[in-house]
Amino acid sequence: MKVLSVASEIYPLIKTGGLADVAGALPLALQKQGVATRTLVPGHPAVMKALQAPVLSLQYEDLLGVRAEILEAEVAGLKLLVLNAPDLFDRAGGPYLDQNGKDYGDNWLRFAALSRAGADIAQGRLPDWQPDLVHVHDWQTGLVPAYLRYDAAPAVPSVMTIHNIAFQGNFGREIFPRLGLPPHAFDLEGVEYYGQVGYLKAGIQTAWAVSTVSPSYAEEILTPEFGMGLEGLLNRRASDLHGIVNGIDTDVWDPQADTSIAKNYAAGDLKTRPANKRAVEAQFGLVEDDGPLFCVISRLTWQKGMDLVAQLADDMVAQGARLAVLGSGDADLVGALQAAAARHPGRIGIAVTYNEPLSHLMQAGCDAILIPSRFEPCGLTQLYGLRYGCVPVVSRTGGLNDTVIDANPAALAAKSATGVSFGPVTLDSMRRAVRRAIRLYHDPKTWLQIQKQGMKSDVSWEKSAAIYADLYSSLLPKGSH
Ligand SMILES: Nc1ncnc2c1ncn2[C@@H]1O[C@H](COP(=O)(O)OP(=O)(O)O[C@H]2O[C@H](CO)[C@@H](O)[C@H](O)[C@H]2O)[C@@H](O)[C@H]1O
Repeated sequence: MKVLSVASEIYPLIKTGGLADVAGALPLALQKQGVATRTLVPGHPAVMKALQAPVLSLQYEDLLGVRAEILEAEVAGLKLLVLNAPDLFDRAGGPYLDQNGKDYGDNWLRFAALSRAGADIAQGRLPDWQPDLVHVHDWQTGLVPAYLRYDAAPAVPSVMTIHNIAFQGNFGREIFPRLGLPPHAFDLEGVEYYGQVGYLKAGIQTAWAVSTVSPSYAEEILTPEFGMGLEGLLNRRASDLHGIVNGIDTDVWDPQADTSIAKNYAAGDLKTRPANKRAVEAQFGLVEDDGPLFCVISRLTWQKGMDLVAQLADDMVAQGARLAVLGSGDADLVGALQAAAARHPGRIGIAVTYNEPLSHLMQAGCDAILIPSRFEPCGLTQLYGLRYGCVPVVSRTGGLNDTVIDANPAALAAKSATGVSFGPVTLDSMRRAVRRAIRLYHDPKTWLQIQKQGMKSDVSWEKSAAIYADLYSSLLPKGSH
């Protein structure tokens, strides 16, 4: 089976969050299921720089008004199709934001062009490759199934995956005439969303199947609390909605072979793990001690519950814990966490940056990772934590709920516990969870058991890749694959 995946970022070339990890890892896992994926990504500068001997496979004089080309190349085992359109993607800022952190004013055009190219490739515009199905990710690619719906071309099956429903890609209706869609597409049954053009809405409306990245979150988004306005449409599509939990690339995230950490170790033998703790302490200017070291590796946003971390910091220090924070995001939350670090030199350290190798070292060296998200479609950092023996302390929501087994008395007795979870997402309930984690830490036998059980969890892509492959097959004409 041949699948075209379309994504706005992909690990290891360009990453702002978990979407890139999934876009980079899923194709490799699908290979083992007999699915050959090619991934269409924008020609961001970091992507263009990584291409070696790219092959030109399609040229556009006019792709929604810009000159563009599709280049084919293989990078890190991934077969890429790169939309090289310098007017749209050769920018000094990030994939979505300029150097001042503001959305590019033409994001609607940048990702409509990506989607138009995706639809073209799905319909066989490349000289030598015709996919059976197209799989698109998040709002940036939501117009792909819409173009496929409204084009006068043979139907191509499509899957739309929601990684974060909070980002919907809604734009003023004045852009509609420039998208190259027929007038009747501006409709409740098409791309129209409360009088605007909604890219994510369009994808959910028009894709053959919709998925999100955990079973719990697939249920949650049917409710007003989590659906963020899209719950009505999602309920109408409930029979086509699938919750498939993310895996992680267990080769990239392997404490036995990771070159970004101070000392490698295996699940069966954690004796050398503390060398990584020393390295984290040094990196964050923390005092060396054997008390519990918590970490945060996250976008610093309200979604991720970072206001709660800032509020709990004093209590954590009073309980003898230390905290290392790696992340960037909302200025007020960054400020609150920096203030906490300033109040507790040597006990709390913060690095306001994006640093992939440091994130590996922290998973290898910290005792526990704090993830108090208010909503979490899947979450990857708890999966990395499980794999590295960095015990996840998580809110009971979305994928966090599906992947972490709380150390309650029954789970401890059954030796099945892999972390600590709490709900509702309030300061009080988080405080209780963190104190519980600290108590467990001071019972070394139990703590080691939790770490080892976590490290035994299957966080690989294997099971979920098989579920995606089944979903793809179910959309293809019977007997074709
Ligand atoms: N400062 C920093 N330095 C280095 N690395 C950093 C970092 N800040 C974050 N990261 C990394 O970025 C990734 C974040 O992934 P998450 O799944 O936690 O959240 P995100 O909200 O981006 O993803 C959305 O999509 C993913 C994928 O489906 C879902 O799991 C998730 O729930 C959903 O919100 C992780 O690999 C993490 O290690």
